[in-house]
Amino acid sequence: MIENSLPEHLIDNAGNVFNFINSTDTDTSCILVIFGGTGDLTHRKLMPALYNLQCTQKLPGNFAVVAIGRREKSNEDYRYEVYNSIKNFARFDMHAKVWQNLQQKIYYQRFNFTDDSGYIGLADFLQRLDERYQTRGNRIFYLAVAPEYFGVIVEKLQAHGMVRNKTSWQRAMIEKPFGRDLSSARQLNKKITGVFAEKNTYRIDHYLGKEMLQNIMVIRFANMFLEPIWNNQFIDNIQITSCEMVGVENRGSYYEQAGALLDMVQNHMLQLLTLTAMEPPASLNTEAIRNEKVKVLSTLQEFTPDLVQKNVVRGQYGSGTAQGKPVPGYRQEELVPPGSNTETFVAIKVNIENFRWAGVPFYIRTGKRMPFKATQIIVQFKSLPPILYARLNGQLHSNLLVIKIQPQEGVFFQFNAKKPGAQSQIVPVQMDFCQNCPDELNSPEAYERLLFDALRGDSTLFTRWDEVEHSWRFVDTIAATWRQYTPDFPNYPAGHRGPRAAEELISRDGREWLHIGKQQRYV
Ligand SMILES: NC(=O)C1=CN([C@@H]2O[C@H](COP(=O)(O)OP(=O)(O)OC[C@H]3O[C@@H](n4cnc5c(N)ncnc54)[C@H](OP(=O)(O)O)[C@@H]3O)[C@@H](O)[C@H]2O)C=CC1
Ligand SMILES: O=C1O[C@H](COP(=O)(O)O)[C@@H](O)[C@H](O)[C@H]1O
Repeated sequence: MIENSLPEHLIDNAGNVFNFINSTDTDTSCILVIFGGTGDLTHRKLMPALYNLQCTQKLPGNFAVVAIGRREKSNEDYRYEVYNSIKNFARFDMHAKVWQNLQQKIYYQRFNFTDDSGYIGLADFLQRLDERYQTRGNRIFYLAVAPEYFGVIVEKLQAHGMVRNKTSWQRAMIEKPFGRDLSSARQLNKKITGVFAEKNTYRIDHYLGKEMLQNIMVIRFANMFLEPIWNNQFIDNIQITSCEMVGVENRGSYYEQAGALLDMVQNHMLQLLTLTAMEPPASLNTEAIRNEKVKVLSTLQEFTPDLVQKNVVRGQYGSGTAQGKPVPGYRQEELVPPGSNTETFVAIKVNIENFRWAGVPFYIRTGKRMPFKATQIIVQFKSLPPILYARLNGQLHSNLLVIKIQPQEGVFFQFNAKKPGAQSQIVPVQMDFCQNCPDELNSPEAYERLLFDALRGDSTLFTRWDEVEHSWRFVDTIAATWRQYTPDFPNYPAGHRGPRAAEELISRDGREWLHIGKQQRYV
């Protein structure tokens, strides 16, 4: 937990927090209905996010939460569990008055998602809460459930008259994975958009809620020294890495259906890529931004089976170490079959076929049980002509611009300078901006921002259907090729940087994977 106390003087006796954030004039009054209210996501992410929003006065005054699960429990039991989750996972310390204010608006309902009588009871209960909290029929239905329930829940919400009420708004927030391939995603989308209009469908990619992802556009389009050189004339290659030290943990049964390709590449990695590569939108309007992102996805080089073999590497961790301790291989993890061929690592070289990026490879890599946790976008610039400092060529390092997404958030820039005191020695030096270093900004969590935006009706940080469709098209070709071959797994030990083939993928182009580590030099 990141601790951060709320100054006492900002809280009144009723537990309201002084409003130091600009409020919007949209009608945000509503009931948030969470399907999957007893699940891991709700406890670890959603409830702490609501508490953080309450602390920063971003929750509407007229507001209530109804959490739905299968387990029997009273409102009091449920509130107690939520209290513990907030204590463990919220970025603000637990403050009694703020909690008191929030907890009295949280309710628990028990029913099976497939059971019509549950929805009849829910519709009635929500109406009663509308009267108590003046929430005017507005709803956010958050589907924090396994994907097989997405369709049935939205259909039953419609059948029981809880959607498309003309005098109020209803929105659906839908967790990933959105389908398991293009065809199943299309079927799911048809079901959902048959009930919720596209503008009321909030498909979640939680990476879009991360502070530094929102910063990518600002860094690119608000800086004169960057935008003119953000293209193939000046950039040699771009590396997008998202590595984790953790293994699959207790999510083996889900992960077996996904693997790193569906779990990370289809969504988070491609979102990082589109924000890095997109053209400046005509305005900051939601659709203008989404249009530019879709253009990038539609210009991704189309993979053939041959190209997949050449430009895509998959890996699976075997036993090894994590933070100095021995850990099992993926095939020995809970709920993973011993002969599993599911990938826990993917590296891809991809080209974007447009005027800005022709000839600039984008190297993408993501994996579990890597030696470090880091999400970074590294832009490696081209070298200057070897004229003035030709003699010192070996000493000249590439200019690097690194957008550090997590765990450290910031921007790092590496350039060459004369070594102080030396006659003719050139050394790489760094400028490093960190926005979440200790005692500085306590950045909002991704889910906090996403819930806040859904309340305000702003869908910019959610994925539009055509983005999802293009992403599936891209990964489907890879998955189809992989199905034709049996991989030689495991091919990297836990705690290493992935399989040897990933090194070869980049080294055959005369490049190497870069990572900006704690010592602030690329390693
Ligand atoms: N956990 C995470 O960190 C992340 C999760 N996600 C996505 O979020 C979604 C939820 O994940 P997670 O919270 O981990 O899942 P869990 O398995 O922890 O929770 C599932 C929830 O659904 C409820 N549920 C399941 N079946 C039924 C049913 N038939 N009727 C009523 N309730 C039911 C469970 O209730 P009960 O327990 O009472 O039976 C529980 O509240 C998934 O789509 C996942 O992919 C996405 C990103 C991260
Ligand atoms: O969506 C997912 O993301 C997490 C990584 O998220 P982060 O915010 O910690 O970078 C990943 O562990 C998980 O497998 C995946 O489902």
